[in-house]
Amino acid sequence: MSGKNLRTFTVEEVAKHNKEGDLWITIDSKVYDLTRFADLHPGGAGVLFTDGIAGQDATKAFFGLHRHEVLLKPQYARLQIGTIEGQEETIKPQALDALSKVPYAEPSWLQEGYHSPYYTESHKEFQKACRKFMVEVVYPEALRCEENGKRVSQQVIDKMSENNILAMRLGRGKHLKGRTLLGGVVTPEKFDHFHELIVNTELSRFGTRAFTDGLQAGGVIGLPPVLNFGSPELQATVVPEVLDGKKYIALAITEAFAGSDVAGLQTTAVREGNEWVINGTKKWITNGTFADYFTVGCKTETGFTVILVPRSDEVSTKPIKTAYSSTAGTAYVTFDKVRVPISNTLGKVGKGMQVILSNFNHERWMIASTSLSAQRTVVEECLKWSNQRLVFGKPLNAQPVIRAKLAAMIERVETGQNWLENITYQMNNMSYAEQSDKLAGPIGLLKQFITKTGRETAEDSTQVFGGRAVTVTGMGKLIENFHRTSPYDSILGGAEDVLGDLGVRQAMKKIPRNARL
Ligand code: HEM
Repeated sequence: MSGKNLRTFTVEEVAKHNKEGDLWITIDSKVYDLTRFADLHPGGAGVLFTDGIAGQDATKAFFGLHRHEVLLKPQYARLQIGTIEGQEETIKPQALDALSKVPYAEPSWLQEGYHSPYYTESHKEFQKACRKFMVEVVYPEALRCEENGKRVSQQVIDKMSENNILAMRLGRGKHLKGRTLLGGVVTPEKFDHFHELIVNTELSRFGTRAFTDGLQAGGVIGLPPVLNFGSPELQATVVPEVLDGKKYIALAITEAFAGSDVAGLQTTAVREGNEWVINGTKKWITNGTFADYFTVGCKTETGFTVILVPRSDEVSTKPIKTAYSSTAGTAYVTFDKVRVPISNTLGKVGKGMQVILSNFNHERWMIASTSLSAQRTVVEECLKWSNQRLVFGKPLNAQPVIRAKLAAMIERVETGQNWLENITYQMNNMSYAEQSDKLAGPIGLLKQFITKTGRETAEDSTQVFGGRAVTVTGMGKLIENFHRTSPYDSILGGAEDVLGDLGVRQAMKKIPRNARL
């Protein structure tokens, strides 16, 4: 409460202001004058005049109904007129960039006194810088865009590009060369998949699922085929444009006709001289409404081919209204006799399946990491809520049924985390080709596990929060967002069941032919 002289009052003095036209209450030693606010109170005026509230210490009642952030908003913070003599504030708002002290709110390597074989001091320093950046630059934008449905502003993209956030989300490699990563906190040579995991984790903690996709997810999945399979000339123009946030790219594989069944796609590319002529439609294309380039899966004479298509008059994009915010830029894309040079082919003609399949591993690992981070936020929300919410005169977590749900949620997120870190460690120690061979199955299974458990946690947390979990604002807003959007993770990048099946089929292929019981 800056800029205002706060007075001190005794409990008895505050108690006298307990009626219409003269209403004070105390919350955690702070005295608020609600006289004029009462009629504007979103929860109604009546509740403020009840016994135990008007003129009284309403701390318990308040935190059973509101998030702490309500008191921090300037329009409400200015209702404070003083403090109670001899009392001190005990419920301190946590700095947004600080590590949470709530058990399981952070992965164990970030919790005091815990150890990890994977993370070094470099990762710790990187995590700190990354959280600060995300909280200061990305979080306010996330809240805005998730609500108004607009694409991420160029201003935020510019700041992200300055720090090479998108470049880091593509993993280690030549594209990082000469780039300053997050103000230089790690060098491109030292950057590894655990740093990348940290970036993914930090940008998906805010309960703003669509925004996570709007934040250049198209680049994370659409640019690697250019980087790994594009001609040197194509790479020289497209890669810097996208990494520097000047242009946007989207991966355009899925169609209304086929999704996980990549072989069933119907978009065609026919060769005419030195050009491809492309016809077809693509559906659910993330960032498609504002993409400048599309990495397109096409049927060609000799099989499946991936081609980079720049936006032109022959490419049209229409927003698709999905269950999450339009900030993700989900589009229906039509290619109508689009002509692009043959040199825009990514990989070999007819060998597109290899391009797409190797790209899928990284995409699925990325979704597993962002999805798990969102799941962990939900665990923290449930632990806090069940501790501060009073039911039948006791905290909600006094109910064994609630504790059983919390146990299940914690077990799921910790299992996912441990498996994810193991796979990340394998990625760190394998070449791209080895990863394609050895990790396609495990990553498929991991993603299936994390998204399936994510939806179980979405259900459990909805029961813990009750009506608030189906309310877009207020106490349960993060639960509502997770419950509504967790199916995305189980669909995007390959449907859950298909991925489970892929994992098992890969394992079946590798069973030694002479293995017998
Ligand atoms: C400084 C004091 C207070 C402020 C600034 C305040 C502000 C708000 C706001 C902004 C909301 C909308 C929901 C949200 O954003 O969370 C709300 C809802 C509500 N408030 Fe307050 N409030 C205050 C004190 C109280 C107290 C002492 C009670 C005690 C009974 C109360 C009861 C409610 C109820 C019942 C709701 C509706 C909650 C729901 O629908 O889940 N408020 N209040």
